[in-house]
Amino acid sequence: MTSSSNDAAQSLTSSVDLSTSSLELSIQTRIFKIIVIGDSNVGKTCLTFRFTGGSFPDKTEATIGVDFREKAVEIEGETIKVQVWDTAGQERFRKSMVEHYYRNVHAVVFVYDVTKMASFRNLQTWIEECNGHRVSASVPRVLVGNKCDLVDQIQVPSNMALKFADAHNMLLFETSAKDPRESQNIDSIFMSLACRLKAQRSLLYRDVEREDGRVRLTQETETKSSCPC
Ligand SMILES: Nc1nc2c(ncn2[C@@H]2O[C@H](COP(=O)(O)OP(=O)(O)OP(=O)(O)O)[C@@H](O)[C@H]2O)c(=O)[nH]1
Ligand SMILES: [Mg+2]
Repeated sequence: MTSSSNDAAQSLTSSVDLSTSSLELSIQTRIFKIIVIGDSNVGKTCLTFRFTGGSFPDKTEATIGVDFREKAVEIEGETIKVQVWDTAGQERFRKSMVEHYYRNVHAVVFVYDVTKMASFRNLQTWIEECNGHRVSASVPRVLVGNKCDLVDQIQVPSNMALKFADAHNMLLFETSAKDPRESQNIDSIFMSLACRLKAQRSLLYRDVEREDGRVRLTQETETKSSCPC
């Protein structure tokens, strides 16, 4: 082989090495899709903003379709990408997207506003929608009562929410996206889900499936040692 073909071969090898390692990296970073569901105005956008951006937005507008927010977290030495789907509460802004919300979802966060009893009563409808989209019972779900900073306006008593959460096998978090002292509590909503998912799911993606003509990867599930979170 001549020197120039040697060089060419070498550069080909290094480019192959490079793409292999970036491929390995992207395969190894697991992504957990968590959807946030509930009535309009309960604070879904503010909660997801607090978790991924650390702050309370000055101003929000009704979400149209979905907004994606991501945060890389480290659990037991593994970096995991938590992909939060901030969904629209208003029917007219969500109807064309509903199928996408629930497809391959790993965990669900149901949100109500502690100062609006109607948003708590409507949880039953949100749960029915979720079940109607074939979300497996093994997909972890949590319940979040938001706006606890509005102490004088609370309409949903904690014991009522707790009873509902127990009946649906969910953990209950009562919090405020607005109160900066609640920031850690909001982190723990998403971290508790990520820890449960890490414990449930294997690293390997396998079983290429075809759906609507598109190729999709599914995750293999396995029972692994439990996460300390
Ligand atoms: N006091 C108080 N206000 C909040 C809190 N969280 C959100 N808000 C306010 O509630 C309103 C609605 O918040 P959003 O986060 O936009 O509500 P959403 O659930 O995303 O609404 P949609 O996108 O329409 O589904 C905004 O005016 C926020 O400032 C909170 O913890 N406390
Ligand atoms: Mg929103």
